[in-house]
Amino acid sequence: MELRADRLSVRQGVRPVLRDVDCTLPPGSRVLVMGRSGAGKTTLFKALAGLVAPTSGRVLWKGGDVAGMTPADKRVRQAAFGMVFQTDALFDSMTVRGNVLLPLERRRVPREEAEARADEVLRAVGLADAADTLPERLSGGMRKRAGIARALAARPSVLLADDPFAGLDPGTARQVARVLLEVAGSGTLIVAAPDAPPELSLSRWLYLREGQLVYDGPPSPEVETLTDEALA
Ligand SMILES: Nc1ncnc2c1ncn2[C@@H]1O[C@H](COP(=O)(O)OP(=O)(O)OP(=O)(O)O)[C@@H](O)[C@H]1O
Repeated sequence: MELRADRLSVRQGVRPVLRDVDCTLPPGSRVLVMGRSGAGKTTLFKALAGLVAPTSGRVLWKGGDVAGMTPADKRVRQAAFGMVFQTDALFDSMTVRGNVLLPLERRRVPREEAEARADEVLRAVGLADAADTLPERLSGGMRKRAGIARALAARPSVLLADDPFAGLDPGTARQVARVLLEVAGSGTLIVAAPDAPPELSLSRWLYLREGQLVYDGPPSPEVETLTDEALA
């Protein structure tokens, strides 16, 4: 199930945020999207997930243009994407399990199956014991893992994690990295971060500079050490 950006451009008002981004991500891709704050990483994620419409260009999923999909196909597509947001976006009034169940309820997964799945993902991220806790009582790392569990409960084929290590100490970041790799399984994993996280090695690097994709290739220390000017 290939995901492709084809001359993808997104504007916010008059400001170009993504400019002619081309990339093809085969199933099972392990991708790190790097770039400075404001380079367009989150917008790229949202566009790939179908949450932001391209101003021009296309996002193709299994060869089909997302823009031309019927509402029913759009729902199927949406279900194939899981997003771990920069801020964990958990509802503080619900328990951790309640938060994880929410997307499953929205997808009308039968209650018994939904509960079994929620317990399974909470075990996978090491939060089985915190299932009945309110998110406000969790540490930052636990909240992050709860956000991953929620994204995973719907069994996405593409998992997008936006800056999942921000604010975590190295030990917790390593734990979150291990969980991301383990639970992404054979699906595609795309992680955004300002720099290459030492905790997580991903086989393909994309580097965004002011909305343009200026590097797409294997991990290379040069990408990190080059200044933005040198990458131009
Ligand atoms: N809804 C919006 N309305 C207006 N401007 C926006 C909107 N979303 C993003 N932008 C602008 O687009 C640019 C890219 O933002 P984006 O969040 O994609 O960058 P980023 O690389 O993820 O940055 P960060 O690492 O700080 O999250 C920024 O200048 C931002 O201000």
